[in-house]
Amino acid sequence: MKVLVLGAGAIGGYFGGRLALSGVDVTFLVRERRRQQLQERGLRIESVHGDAILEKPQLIAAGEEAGEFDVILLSNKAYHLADSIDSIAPYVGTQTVIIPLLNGFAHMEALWERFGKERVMGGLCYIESTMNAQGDIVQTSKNHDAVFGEWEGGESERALRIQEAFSGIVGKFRASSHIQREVWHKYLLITTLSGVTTLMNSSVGPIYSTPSGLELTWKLAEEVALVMRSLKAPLDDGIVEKQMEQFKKTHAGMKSSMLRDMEKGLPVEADHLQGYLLKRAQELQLSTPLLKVVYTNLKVYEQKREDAK
Ligand SMILES: NC(=O)C1=CN([C@@H]2O[C@H](COP(=O)(O)OP(=O)(O)OC[C@H]3O[C@@H](n4cnc5c(N)ncnc54)[C@H](OP(=O)(O)O)[C@@H]3O)[C@@H](O)[C@H]2O)C=CC1
Ligand SMILES: CC(C)(CO)C(=O)C(=O)O
Repeated sequence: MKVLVLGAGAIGGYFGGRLALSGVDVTFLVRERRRQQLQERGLRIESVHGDAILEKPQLIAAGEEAGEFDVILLSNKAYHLADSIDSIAPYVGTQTVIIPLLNGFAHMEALWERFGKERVMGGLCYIESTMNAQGDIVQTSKNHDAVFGEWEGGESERALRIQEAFSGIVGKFRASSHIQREVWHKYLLITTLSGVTTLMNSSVGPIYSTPSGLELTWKLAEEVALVMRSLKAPLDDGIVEKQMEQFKKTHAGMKSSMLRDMEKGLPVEADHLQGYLLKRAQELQLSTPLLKVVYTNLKVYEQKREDAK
């Protein structure tokens, strides 16, 4: 199975690297600076599940000849989506399956519009991963699970084939019969988690250790769930309670990738995650004051980045 991974960053580098090391035929579609880095150092993974080096990753840049791929994993940030879509287009054939691993939902609409619903599966991942200054992937907690499946639900022969081909990985690729639900659950979790960690500039421990921190997190999750339910997202009953129980058990030092990006002064996915939902809430005339505070905090951060340029 021929696999293209767009981006070799925190999640693309991790999952793509693990897949290549398990024997899958993986090519990374990267930009010039990243290509040079990977050619010089190889793809290095530092992980709680064991370090690994892929000495010579197969690399291409956009536009280079490589034929069509069976599977394309998208691992860019949302603010690079338009360019990423253009970059993968030449490698998409009639049988290609595109699996986006981004947080959020809005990218699905853009992918459907460009490639058609049939070629795009739903996808997501649970992993805490970042890139260090040398471009190595640093993965720091227990989860390293990717999930994918047919958007309209149910099992499919092609999803099971991919699961089988990816089964040798350190980590997990799981085919889901309810990917819509799983994507929205993850979107709920990340909107809340990235929201409170960036607002309070803190890993989760100090947040859940103060009563008002926990209460505020809970209220934010309820606002987000209200918007999602109003959009007819298929959320489980009791999902907020369940996620809050998990939140309280998360290791204290856990940070969202958005907070890690903020700490490095990098762009954030504010419009894609919180902004998308706030806009829908306003259209639906729903009151979501905490979501608005979280989003405003992110926009202020973005403005300060602009001003500093
Ligand atoms: N990090 C984490 O722990 C988790 C992240 N996520 C989600 O996964 C997605 C990716 O995040 P993450 O891996 O952290 O992001 P990173 O910024 O670490 O990696 C994204 C990579 O995509 C590359 N890229 C962007 N556009 C292109 C393009 N047109 N062609 C080639 N490469 C491109 C970037 O390349 P370049 O270096 O050239 O800019 C970068 O290396 C986000 O939606 C995030 O919310 C989900 C779960 C956990
Ligand atoms: C919360 C977490 C780490 C779960 O995978 C995540 O998706 C992120 O920080 O982007």
